[in-house]
Amino acid sequence: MTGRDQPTAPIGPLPLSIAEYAERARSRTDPGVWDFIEGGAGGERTLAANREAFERVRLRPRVLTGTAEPDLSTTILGRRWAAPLGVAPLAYHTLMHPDGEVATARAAGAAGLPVVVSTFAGRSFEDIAQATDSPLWLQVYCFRDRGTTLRLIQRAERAGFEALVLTVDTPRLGRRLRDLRNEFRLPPHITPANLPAEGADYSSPSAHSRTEMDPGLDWSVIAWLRSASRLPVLVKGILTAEDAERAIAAGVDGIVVSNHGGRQLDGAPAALDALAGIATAVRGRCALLVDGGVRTGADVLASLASGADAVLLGRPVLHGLAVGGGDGVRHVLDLAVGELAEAMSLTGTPSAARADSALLTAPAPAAAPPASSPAVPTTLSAPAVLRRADLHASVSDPVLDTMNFLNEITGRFPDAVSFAPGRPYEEFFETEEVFGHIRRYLDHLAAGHASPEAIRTALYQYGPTAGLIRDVIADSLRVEEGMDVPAASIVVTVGAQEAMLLVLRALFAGPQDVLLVASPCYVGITGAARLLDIPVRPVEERAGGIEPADVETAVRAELAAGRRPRAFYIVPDHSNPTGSTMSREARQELLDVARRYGLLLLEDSPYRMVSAGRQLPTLKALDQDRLVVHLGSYSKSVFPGARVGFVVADQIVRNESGGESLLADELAKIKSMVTVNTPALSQAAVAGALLAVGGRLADRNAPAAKHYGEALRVTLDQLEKHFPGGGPESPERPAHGVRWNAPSGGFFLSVRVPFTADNTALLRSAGEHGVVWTPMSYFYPEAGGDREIRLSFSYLGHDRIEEGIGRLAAFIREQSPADAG
Ligand SMILES: Cc1cc2nc3c(=O)[nH]c(=O)nc-3n(C[C@H](O)[C@H](O)[C@H](O)COP(=O)(O)O)c2cc1C
Repeated sequence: MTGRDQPTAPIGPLPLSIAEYAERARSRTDPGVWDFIEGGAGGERTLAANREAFERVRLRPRVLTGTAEPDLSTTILGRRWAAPLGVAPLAYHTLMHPDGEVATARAAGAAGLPVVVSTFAGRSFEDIAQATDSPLWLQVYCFRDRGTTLRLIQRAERAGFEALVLTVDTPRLGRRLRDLRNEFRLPPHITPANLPAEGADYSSPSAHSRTEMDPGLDWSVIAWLRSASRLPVLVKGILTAEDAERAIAAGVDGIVVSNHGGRQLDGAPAALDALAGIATAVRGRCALLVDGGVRTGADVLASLASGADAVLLGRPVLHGLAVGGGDGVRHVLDLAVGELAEAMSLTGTPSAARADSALLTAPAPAAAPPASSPAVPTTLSAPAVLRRADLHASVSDPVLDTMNFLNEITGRFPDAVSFAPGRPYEEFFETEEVFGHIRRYLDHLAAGHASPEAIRTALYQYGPTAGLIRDVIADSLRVEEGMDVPAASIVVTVGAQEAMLLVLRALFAGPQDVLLVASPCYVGITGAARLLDIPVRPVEERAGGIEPADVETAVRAELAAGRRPRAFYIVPDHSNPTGSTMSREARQELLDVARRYGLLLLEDSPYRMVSAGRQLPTLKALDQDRLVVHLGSYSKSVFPGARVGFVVADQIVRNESGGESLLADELAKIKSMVTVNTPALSQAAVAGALLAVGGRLADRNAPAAKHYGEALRVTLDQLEKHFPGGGPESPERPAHGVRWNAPSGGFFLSVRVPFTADNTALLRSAGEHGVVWTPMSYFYPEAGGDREIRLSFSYLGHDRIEEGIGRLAAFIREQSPADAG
């Protein structure tokens, strides 16, 4: 023990503020230890800035607000905290009291508040966990030896810790002059209780950090953490909006805005000053916490008003420990919480969630960014140059580039045979036919007693947002799909892509909502989720397609991590990209899983009406409980130039006062701000095509379905000719190492090749062999599919397929290692 007095000696009259705790703690602590705790890096400018930023804040008192009992409680990562306040990770609480982190956790637990436990905790995770029921998170420093880090994480997980907080601002420890001057060494009995005792000298924190910590971490460490643990991951030490965007793009569950209490980069901004810009960038997409300089309840409120969901308290916790052990910590926390309640009441803030920037007076001049700040330009010089880093992160996401890249390659090599586009075969389109379709729809309106003026309006004016032709679509779904849904539950959209965007926007309310997708997966849905900052979790498809049990496992994992699996996206028939089809039993089981967990199913099935043979019922037709939102497209079954799709959303939406609407009504509201309405001419053309066949598209498309079936057969025959024994029915792995599946319909199949099929390989294939395909890795939301390609055969005539598979075979053989078998 390095405190001067008995740490739990009577503490006299209770300090009235956290500042008084600091004063008392100082008199009880060894000066070297005190400097270690209190000091910052360099000239301690950032350390001072943390406090100065709070000193500048002025809160706006509001009167007669009726706020008697403000609600301080806060939910973070699915767990309720009694107040938006937790304990920051601090090394070696045992420096201040032998009970160390155990005393801290007991005090925080009694106050209903969480603790972030440092990698360098002085007490074991198991003992700490025994002391509290409140959430414990592990602060992770990543060691050069990942095995050490992994074992630390696994130990914390076993002890019941609920999240990982990766500290990202310490590739090396800051130059702390006080420690250098004091030649600070930890007393011999102060050691990290959860790290290996042998082989490491922990006595000098800076020397230890230099030799043991990984100084070269990059963003890939997030994926590594995800692979190491199922716990949610936060990053601590973010100070710029750019890094916050990167963190979100890397899939973190939370961000701690922090300059490490001024202990790292001297000259970095105050945490509070950095917070507002980061909160604007984050826009609620993940949990946002802040630490650094928080010393009063008003500081907590100012942090919430600047966009934080919660704050972490650092040094004051150690002061409480030094003064009164666990009791001291409890009192420090009570002071902060009590002052917060008081500040909320005096500003008329009814709940922590309602704290916003209206609580703050305009920032004092010192807080304003300098005029030359590049991050917030006030004017743009001509020509305007925008930094990509300032744009929404989705524009830098490779998913949004996949289509462009394929189009570019197809354009660059016009003579290549392209197995890339999922387009319908053009020989079935008749230019004149489209006029007949429109005429037929107008006659249909007239037959329904629409006046010539009403028909003119329907065609020429803005139309109803939910669509003109909902009744025609509803009739078609009833006669053809056995899907008995009211026209009011349908919204006609600009392709199924718009339907995806509307549905995702409506259903996903906050960062806790997660979209599950079959993986590999159509990029339209993952791209739309990316635009809307919706986290996506893959459910791996097996050889026979999606297993409902795997969906259930994924749902449970998300629930356990405090997230809400909101919906599962699937193409059950002849899927894009693999061509797989779910069995009838699997459909039923998937509906059972959805019912058990309140999971919505987003069913997308554009290929069934252009596939030969009897189709299985859609999930929507089997759905008795309105669990399925059905996304429809006429791009394959009528023609893609119309860009007409639709969504069936018959789910009931109930508001607080008990009033009800359909999900379709809510989608129409969103659509009114996206495309206003789907073009009437396009709707008329599609409706005319439906009316021509009494709504039975399968009849209309029988010749096309036959053509696609034959194209599939030719593709499979050609593959077999060039790579005998590679089909799904051959049990042996053939020597050439090429395998493929044999879908029952649709536009696609998947081929496994014995080399990495990436963009470089694709360029070589297009340039040197004149054949284009799609790397399957495009369709994996996370890693996967590196040695697979997607072949689309729908757009090509049989002779082009033969030619193309011949070229593909030559390319594959050239690429394959000699020992491919
Ligand atoms: C003595 C001490 C030890 C710390 N140890 C750690 C640590 O192990 N891991 C970490 O991420 N941050 C550590 N920090 C930084 C804190 O988590 C936090 O960012 C900072 O203390 C907040 O500022 P405040 O002390 O002004 O409240 C430490 C800070 C201090 C003062």
